[in-house]
Amino acid sequence: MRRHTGPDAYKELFEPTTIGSLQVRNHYAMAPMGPLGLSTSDGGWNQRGIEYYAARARGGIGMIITGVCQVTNPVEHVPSGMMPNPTLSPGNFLRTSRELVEKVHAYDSKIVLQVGAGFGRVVMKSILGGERPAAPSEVPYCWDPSITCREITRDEIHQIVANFRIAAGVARAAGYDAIQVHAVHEGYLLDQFAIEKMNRRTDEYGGSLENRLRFAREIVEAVHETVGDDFPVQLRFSVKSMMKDWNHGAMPGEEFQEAGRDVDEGIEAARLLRSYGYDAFDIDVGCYDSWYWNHPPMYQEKGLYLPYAQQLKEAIPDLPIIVAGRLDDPDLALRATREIGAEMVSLGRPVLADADIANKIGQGRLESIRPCISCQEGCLGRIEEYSTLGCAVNPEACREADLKLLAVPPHRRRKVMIIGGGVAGMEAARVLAERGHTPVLFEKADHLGGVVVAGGQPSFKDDDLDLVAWYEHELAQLEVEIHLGAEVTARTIDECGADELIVATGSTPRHLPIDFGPIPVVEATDALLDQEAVGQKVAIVGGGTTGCELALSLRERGREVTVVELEEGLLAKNGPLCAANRDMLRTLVGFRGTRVLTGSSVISGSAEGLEVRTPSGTEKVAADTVITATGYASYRQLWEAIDGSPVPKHLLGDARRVSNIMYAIWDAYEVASKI
Ligand SMILES: Cc1cc2nc3c(=O)[nH]c(=O)nc-3n(C[C@H](O)[C@H](O)[C@H](O)COP(=O)(O)O)c2cc1C
Ligand code: SF4
Repeated sequence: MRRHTGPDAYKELFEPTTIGSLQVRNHYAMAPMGPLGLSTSDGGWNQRGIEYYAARARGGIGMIITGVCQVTNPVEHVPSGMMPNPTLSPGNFLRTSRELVEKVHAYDSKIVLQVGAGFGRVVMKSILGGERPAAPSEVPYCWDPSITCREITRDEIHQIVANFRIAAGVARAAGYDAIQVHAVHEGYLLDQFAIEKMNRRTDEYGGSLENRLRFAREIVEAVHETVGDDFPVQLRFSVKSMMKDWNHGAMPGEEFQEAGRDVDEGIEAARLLRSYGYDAFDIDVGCYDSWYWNHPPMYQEKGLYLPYAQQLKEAIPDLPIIVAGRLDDPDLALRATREIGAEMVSLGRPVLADADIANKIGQGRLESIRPCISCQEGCLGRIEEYSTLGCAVNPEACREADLKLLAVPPHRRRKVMIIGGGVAGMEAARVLAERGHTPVLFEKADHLGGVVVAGGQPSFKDDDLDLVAWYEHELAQLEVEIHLGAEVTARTIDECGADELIVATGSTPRHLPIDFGPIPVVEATDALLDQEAVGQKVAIVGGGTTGCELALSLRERGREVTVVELEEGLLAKNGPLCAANRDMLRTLVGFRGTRVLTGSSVISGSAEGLEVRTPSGTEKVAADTVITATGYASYRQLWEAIDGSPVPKHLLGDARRVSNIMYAIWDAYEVASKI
């Protein structure tokens, strides 16, 4: 956030609040995020998990909600130890939880254990193996509709309810301040029971809304029976599903028929669930068939759940709610609390990106917040692969316990010359300076940021520009010597007299040997930087991330846009790692009115436009500008020129391997933290 505020601007967000029966020191909660890789093999919290949450409490969050801890095995052949599980070895969960709870309480923060009944038809493909997922009914498996789920039995339901009793007992004994049931939410197992389309049962768990909510009711009743009525039980709750059909969500602003739960049913469900004993609702919208709503990429608005929070609060004013969803801007948090009356605002990915975000907001230091860029590469994308949770822009997220920055003893301090001021070069300079080395940064352009500056031009990529601004701010605070407009030669390197060299010279665009005739051709990076200069009818050659984002941005500026892509689909290669981002971008391009020709190649160009070979013949594409977005190649000229230099050297970022912001930052952190 490139904004300065005084320390009092957001004072009211830091006043004490109450959520249900729980008193909290301020209005900031940490949203639950799947704690993959944060557990011991028998389902307790490992040291990484404990330090990860403690760091967020230390960073000013008033109430931590842990990521979901299942009380079942996701699928039988997978060892459950990948995620904490209070029922697998309750004694061990209790022991490790006590340490976690004590640390969080030391900062006067509360900690809520989120407990889930399992994934049902949305269990990750990476762990499914040959099993059939168990869902309320025989409905299509979310990630492969050719697989039909098996119907979960009544005995299995009763076993899950019994497991919640164990979990609640352990949670209370460990000192958690509440539990949160991961229930009518996001299309997980309990939500599949609640949504009519996914629940075709004819027993007491299917049919009427009351029947479909029976499973969630039995859980809250069992919890209260076990641990008493005074132990708060929150509910994760999606007000609306945003689902058009199996695997098809709605685009923002789209008129559509809701196939899951609409807002009216959401309000009715909230009334019932509250009467069953849930005392606070942690809300969002979406389900896995529309998962760019519950896991919003940068193409979604900030504060996207606020209109739904408002409708729920208007219908049930005394319902205590927590609301999440791209709320890192404290002005939006104020809107949530002041105008909508939300008791708490929760931050998920923004606290992965910056553990100290709440304190920084409280102190009015917005410019020092490391922004989440909603890329989902390091967090959700990693979870999809069943890897440890992390963050693209913060390599220390979830590694607080084992990756502390080590100060360098004075006799080992090095002068390190860094060539290239993109994110890789800037991250290397930041980490080296933090550790006590002396980095000197040289950048050919007259500004820092490299390709991220061009990539950040579309309106929905503002956070990328904030990331560059954050690096500039950090490097200034650390007094890093920076030379802009500096073309580095072998002589500059000699003159610098560095002990080590880092080369992070980035990449250059690839050019395909296509003859576009008389039509002006602009490279994607240049087009992004000067979108007003491109013509009215634009043909973009290349449907990767850059081509698709450029298409969206040019449509926003009223241009007629066609994307021509050789592969059979957009984003077929090198698209976003996280499928929620990929699916949304791919769908949004067509939805916003871009013509898309896939499996197609340009034959020739003339004054009228392009002739394109498509799978069904040839097509004319009217175009007064062609933009090439055909990928990038590592730029290593300097690296090769200094091959013989005896100075120890490292090749980083796109110059080593063209990839994404995450790998540029992670690689730089890894190398710079070991020099
Ligand atoms: C990596 C990741 C894991 C998540 N896991 C959970 C979870 O375990 N339980 C849950 O209720 N929500 C989960 N969510 C949803 C978040 O709680 C939150 O609603 C969402 O990320 C939007 O908020 P944000 O923009 O502040 O991140 C997860 C989100 C992410 C990014
Ligand atoms: S990986 Fe991307 S989306 Fe996830 S927290 Fe980090 S910056 Fe945000």
